[in-house]
Amino acid sequence: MAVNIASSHMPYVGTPFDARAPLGNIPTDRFDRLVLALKKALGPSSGLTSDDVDVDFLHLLMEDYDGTDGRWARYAFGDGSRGYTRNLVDEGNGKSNLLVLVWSPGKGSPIHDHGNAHCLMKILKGNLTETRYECPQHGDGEQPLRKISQKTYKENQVAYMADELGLHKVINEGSDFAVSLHLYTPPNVAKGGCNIFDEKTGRKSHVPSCNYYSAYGQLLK
Ligand SMILES: N[C@@H](CS(=O)O)C(=O)O
Ligand SMILES: [Fe+2]
Repeated sequence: MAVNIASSHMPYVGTPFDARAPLGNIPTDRFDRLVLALKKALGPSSGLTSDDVDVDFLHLLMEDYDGTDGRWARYAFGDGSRGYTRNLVDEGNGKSNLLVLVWSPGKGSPIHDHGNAHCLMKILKGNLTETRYECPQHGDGEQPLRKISQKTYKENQVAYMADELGLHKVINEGSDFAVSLHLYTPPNVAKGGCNIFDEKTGRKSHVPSCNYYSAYGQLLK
C-alpha cells in the first residue's frame, strides 16, 4: 500500500524558507531550485552522453541542498511491502533521471550495477548503509562476490557511485522509512535496465526495466 511519507514528516512540511528569494522564473522552493540547477548543469537536450558532465559540480549542488526543509516529501511515496520505491522527479532535458527513493525499514536493494552511468545519492531522511563489491570478471557464476567496503551515510551526505567503482547494494537498517535523492546520468538504466548479482555465486541477471512507483508526484498504476 502506498504511503506518502509526508505524514510522518510533518515537522518539515510548511517550514518557512527564504522569503527573500527572487521572484520570476527562479523557484522560491529550494528543492525546485535544486531540480532546476541540476537540469541546467546537465545542459540542453542535444547529445545523450554524459562524458563531459562535471560530476564534481553536480555533487556540490546536491551537497548544498539542505534536505531538512522536507520540500521533497511530495515525491516520497513509500510502500512497506517493497524493499524500496523509485519515484521520478525530473528527466533533466532527457539527459538524466532524478528520483526520490523511499526505503522500507530493514529492507534494501539487491546487488546491482548502474548501466555505465554516473550515480549521485543524497540522503534526505534517515541513514542508508551501502556495501560495495568488486565486479566479477565473468558474469557466469563461479565465485562469491568480493566485498570492498561498507559505509553508512547520514542525512544530507552525498555519495557517488559508478560501474568503475564496482557494484553495490543499499540497505535501510533503521526502524522508519528512509529517503534518498538519486541522480543518474545518462539515463541508461531507465532505457536499458541494469544487472543484479548473486552475492554467493557472482551470477548476473539482467533486469530489463527498473520501474517507477510514481512520476511527477502522481502514483502510477
Ligand atoms: N541504483 C538503485 C538504488 S541504489 O541501491 O543505489 C536504483 O536506482 O534502483
Ligand atoms: Fe544503486
